[in-house]
Amino acid sequence: MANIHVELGERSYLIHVASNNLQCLTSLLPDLKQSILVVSNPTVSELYFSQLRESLSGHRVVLFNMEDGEQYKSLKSFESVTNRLIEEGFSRDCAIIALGGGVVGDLAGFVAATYHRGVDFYQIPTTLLAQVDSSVGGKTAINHPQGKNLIGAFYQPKAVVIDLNCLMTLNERDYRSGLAEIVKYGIIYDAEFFCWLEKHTDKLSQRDEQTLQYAIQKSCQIKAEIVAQDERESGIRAWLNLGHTFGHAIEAATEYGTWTHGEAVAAGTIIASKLSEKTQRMSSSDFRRVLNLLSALKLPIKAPHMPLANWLSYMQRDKKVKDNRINFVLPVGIGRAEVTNATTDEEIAAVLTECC
Ligand SMILES: NC(=O)c1ccc[n+]([C@@H]2O[C@H](COP(=O)([O-])OP(=O)(O)OC[C@H]3O[C@@H](n4cnc5c(N)ncnc54)[C@H](O)[C@@H]3O)[C@@H](O)[C@H]2O)c1
Ligand SMILES: O=C(O)C(=O)C[C@@H](O)[C@H](O)[C@H](O)COP(=O)(O)O
Ligand SMILES: [Zn+2]
Repeated sequence: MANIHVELGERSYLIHVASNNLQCLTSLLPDLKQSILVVSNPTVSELYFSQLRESLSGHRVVLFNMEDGEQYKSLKSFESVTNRLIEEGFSRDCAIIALGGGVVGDLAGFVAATYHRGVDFYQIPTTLLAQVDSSVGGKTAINHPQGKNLIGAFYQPKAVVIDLNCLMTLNERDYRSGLAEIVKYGIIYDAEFFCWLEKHTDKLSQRDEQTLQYAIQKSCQIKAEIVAQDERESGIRAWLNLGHTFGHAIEAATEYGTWTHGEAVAAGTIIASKLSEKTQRMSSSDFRRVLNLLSALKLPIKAPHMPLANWLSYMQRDKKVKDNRINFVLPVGIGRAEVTNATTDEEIAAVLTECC
């Protein structure tokens, strides 16, 4: 059992990481309100809702199942969850729990941020990606057909409860998608962790419990450290967006759900690393290490073909755009990154030709 502290003054909270945490919710969440809306989807609630309800037997627990899929991280789902809260008579004195992957977490968090101008919010992430990334740091959002996460709020959870057992029911593709965001932490922040990942690809693929426990704790620690320095992304937090400017363009262009978020981030990370290699920020041998690690984890290393104009038009809607210029997060070697707009359309076109 490990606790990671996210230091944000009065918005500070703990990330609890262990197997069987779903059975210990009342002791892990002593301040949990009496009335709770659990937002989940049919796939996840079928597997885990009864454990959760048992664990919270003294509370009024209402389940809202949204539809399963990235395309449902939408304004329509936002409206349906809000309608349910109103129909059930939930007041400000309630809590919302997200039980699911990043889609459920982002959507439920945005509802929590806005319902009665903000109610208590808890994350119980059930995918690897949500356990290492989306449940931590308070970015909540819904998608728009024109771009990913275009509508949202920074809204921190009161706590994050990670139960490693949930990962055993995840399908192969969604499991591997989470590995892409884990690799991201090594590239942007921790060269030693990157080496550790290189040495543990087999154990990670086998979902070895101890290996997973370490990878999840380390990822959460890195994210907590970055978020504590820059909660609202005015500086270093943008590094967590490595691969996302390209990745989000892939997800939006393929109408959400064809590529998983993690797959799009993996392909986007290769493009960003190629751009770093081309602009002498990363050596060719470090580029090969990034490529080899993502390939060893069976993540896509080629992005889909699309005309340059389409790439640019999606990327123009990235939240890091300033003064009409796209800002890219580029790795500087392995272990550090920087944000730059000093790239030309010719350089972008050249790397896209190589990486698609
Ligand atoms: N807020 C953030 O900081 C942040 C960070 C990274 C990603 N995200 C967002 O997260 C989303 C991607 O999250 P995701 O990869 O978890 O996808 P997801 O939420 O769509 O989950 C993937 C699939 O796994 C299923 N599932 C979930 N838990 C399961 C379990 N334990 N066993 C079996 N099946 C299970 C889901 O029903 C779904 O079909 C994207 O929308 C992305 O933008 C947000
Ligand atoms: O927490 C962050 O900050 C991140 O950027 C984490 C990303 O993995 C995540 O996909 C995030 O939702 C992207 O944010 P956005 O601001 O580009 O929508
Ligand atoms: Zn991401």
